[in-house]
Amino acid sequence: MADDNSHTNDTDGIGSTPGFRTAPEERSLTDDESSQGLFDDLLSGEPIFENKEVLRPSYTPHELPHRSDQINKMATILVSALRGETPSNILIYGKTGTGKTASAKFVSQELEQTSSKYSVPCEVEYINCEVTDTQYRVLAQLANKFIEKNHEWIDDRLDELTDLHDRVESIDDDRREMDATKPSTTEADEHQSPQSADETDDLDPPETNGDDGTDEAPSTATDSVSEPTVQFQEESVVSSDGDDDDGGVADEASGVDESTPTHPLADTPFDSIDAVTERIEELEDDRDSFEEVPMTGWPTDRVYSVFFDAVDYSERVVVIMLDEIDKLVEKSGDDTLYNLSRMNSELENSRVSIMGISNDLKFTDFLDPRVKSSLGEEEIVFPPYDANQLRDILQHRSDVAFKGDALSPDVIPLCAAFAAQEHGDARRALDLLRTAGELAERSQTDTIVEDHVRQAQDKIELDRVVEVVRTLPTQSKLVLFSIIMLEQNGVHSINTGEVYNIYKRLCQELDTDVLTQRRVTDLISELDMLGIVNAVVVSKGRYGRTKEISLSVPLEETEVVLRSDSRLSDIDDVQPFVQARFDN
Ligand SMILES: Nc1ncnc2c1ncn2[C@@H]1O[C@H](COP(=O)(O)OP(=O)(O)OP(=O)(O)O)[C@@H](O)[C@H]1O
Repeated sequence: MADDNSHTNDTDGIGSTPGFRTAPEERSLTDDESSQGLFDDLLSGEPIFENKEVLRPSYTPHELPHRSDQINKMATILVSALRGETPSNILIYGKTGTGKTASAKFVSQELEQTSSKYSVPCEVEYINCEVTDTQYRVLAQLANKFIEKNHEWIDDRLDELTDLHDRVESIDDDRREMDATKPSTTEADEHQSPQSADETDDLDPPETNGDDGTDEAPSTATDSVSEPTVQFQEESVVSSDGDDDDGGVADEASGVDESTPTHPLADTPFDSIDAVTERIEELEDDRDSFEEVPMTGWPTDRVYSVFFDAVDYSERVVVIMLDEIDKLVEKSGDDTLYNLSRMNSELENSRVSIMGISNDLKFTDFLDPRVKSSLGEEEIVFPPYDANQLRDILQHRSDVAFKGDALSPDVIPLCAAFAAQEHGDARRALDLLRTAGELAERSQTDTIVEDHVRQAQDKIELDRVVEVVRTLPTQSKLVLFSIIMLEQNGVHSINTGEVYNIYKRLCQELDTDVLTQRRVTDLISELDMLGIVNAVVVSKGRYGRTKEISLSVPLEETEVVLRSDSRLSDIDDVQPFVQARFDN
């Protein structure tokens, strides 16, 4: 790297390779010649998008049409957090893409902004339980979040207190210097103010912070050195601190010299520099006591207790937002929810409220009745969008996403209609619109037309199939492969027995366990539910009933995806015996 620079900067060329001595003009000429124009054609097309990001799932819209009822209901419940009360727990239900997460995040942002506006400590913690799906991980993530917040809070206080300490110290130094140079003045002053000394004797020491300020609770947002909970009168500081050695403010603030600026400790909960030092040490100890939780390895009750202490370190209302909460319950039961929901009875300073989001309406059936009733104190349902609502949503986004006349008039209605058929999924509608735009961009046209939407629909469907097939368990892949082989060999209306025969041979070929026919029948039903095969039960009269199976996805593409699994890539060898079987 350094060498390259030395070459290019080497004006006299000594010691440089000739190739590096190209003059700038020459260099650009060379670059132009070497470029194949790979990107030029693409760049030259008039871009369709103004801002593609607003169509991506990661974008949180500022406006959520057709969700004002749900948003208002959430806000009505959560407003108690701003009054320092515990909001009821909320369960949010609705099918995928109905705006649950977007609405909940929108409300949380508003809540946090209002809380900082009014200096009410209120925080929302978001956890995606699809990713964080065990009690340990949920608690560890929460614990570390609050430890981080506590550290930040402590660091801010330490900065303020250290600064205060330094200022007091420098004033004390000045005062000592003055004492040293003018001893008689001080003496005279002391005699001059007997009255103030009497007065100060009568004044109580600061009530709320004791004599050292150590119980200055770290608890409220207003609780800082700059905004103390206890307002000190200068005189009271004077009176409570007659001792010369402690560096207090008595002499300083005694009002002898009217031109003396306000002492730094005035208007703070501290009556002496020692009290400040003590508080600094205390905060440093607190800081050290918060040990970050590792992502594995501790007993869960230890993680819980660290989380508990970290949350309870200061007075605040915490809303824990558990998105995809059903995944957490499915993976690791309801222990997490049980522990979180009973926390409030033990917390001293803080309050915790849970907001669960799920697209599985039935997951509460698996909950302990106590957890179920506590969690479902308030329930908010997000119904699917209809085509008109989806149209509004798309219209809002497309105004920002696309260039002026990039959309032909039938595009948004068509995207909305397709997505409305898919259980009113706004995510699907936005995906369709974005993909249609990308396809139009790729074909270098200026306008997105209906055909782009239809192509986008096919592409998204294929992408979905690819993703579903790719992530199937191996046994299901083998069952699917058997069906594909039968179809490839011209067998239609395939029955379970035929699938099972091929499946067994594939298992032998690949040296894997062979499941029972009953289990294979279940796997076929699962593939049916995923929309990969179509299995209909038909009556064969006195021969009973049988399943007729056919493939619902494109054969070749699906086979390619299956073969991309290294275990299934050599299945070619099986082909002859499939043929042989049909000859029977
Ligand atoms: N009313 C709306 N206005 C604008 N955009 C919306 C609206 N509802 C949903 N969306 C958008 O649709 C997409 C999906 O929404 P969201 O993630 O909130 O759905 P969800 O109900 O939480 O789905 P899932 O259960 O799959 O997580 C997001 O990009 C979101 O911004």
